[in-house]
Amino acid sequence: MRLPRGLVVSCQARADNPLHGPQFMGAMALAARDGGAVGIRANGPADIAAVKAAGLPVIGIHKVFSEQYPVYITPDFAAAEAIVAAGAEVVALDCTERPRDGEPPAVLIRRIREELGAEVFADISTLREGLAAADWGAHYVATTLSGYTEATEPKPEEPDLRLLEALARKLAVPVVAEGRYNSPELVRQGFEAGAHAVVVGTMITNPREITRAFVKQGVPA
Ligand SMILES: CC(=O)N[C@H](C=O)[C@@H](O)[C@H](O)[C@H](O)COP(=O)(O)O
Repeated sequence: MRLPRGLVVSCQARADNPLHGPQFMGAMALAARDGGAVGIRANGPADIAAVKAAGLPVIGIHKVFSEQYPVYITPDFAAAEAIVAAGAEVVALDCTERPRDGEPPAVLIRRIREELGAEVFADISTLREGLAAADWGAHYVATTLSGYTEATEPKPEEPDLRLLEALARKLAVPVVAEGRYNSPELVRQGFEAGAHAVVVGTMITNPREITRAFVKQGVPA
């Protein structure tokens, strides 16, 4: 198992974010490492190559958006291949039941394991999807997409601790908590509910959203 138990920091910034770019994400990864993170999640070959400098295991994703299909997290084998070439030891991909172009998750999981020699991290939104992904050979199952699929909308403020707990009870593979773990207390609850690792993004690496939260909750109207 390449991903140790502990906190994983997701270092991602889209094109509209002032911190977009490998230079910033590389620095975020170093800061996360110095703060005690055991792994980094990053998007796209350029950012993945940059975050490798922190020397931690990298969960790589490759977001590819399509007009026709809702699946965008590492939607096909070519996307997985590109991020492994950039240095990701673990490939995360959408393993929801949503419609998609090309090969289904069962085939992608097998090919990533066999042809790329990487570990597979299944981003799911429901218990059924999580059980299926583990059956197909995923090394980790994560709650990343709970709240972001038709089956699980509307998105709550809180993380989906119930799904995490149910997965941890049923699965032999490590279960990872991801999505809206916005405070140390919620991270603690994630581990208590059975998580092997907890992934935190926005509240550590997105100063724009952190500022928004301070303004929304702390500044008088
Ligand atoms: C749904 C989706 O596309 N989630 C993405 C997956 O990589 C990221 O945008 C999230 O920031 C990440 O999952 C961490 O979650 P949070 O930022 O809530 O700590």
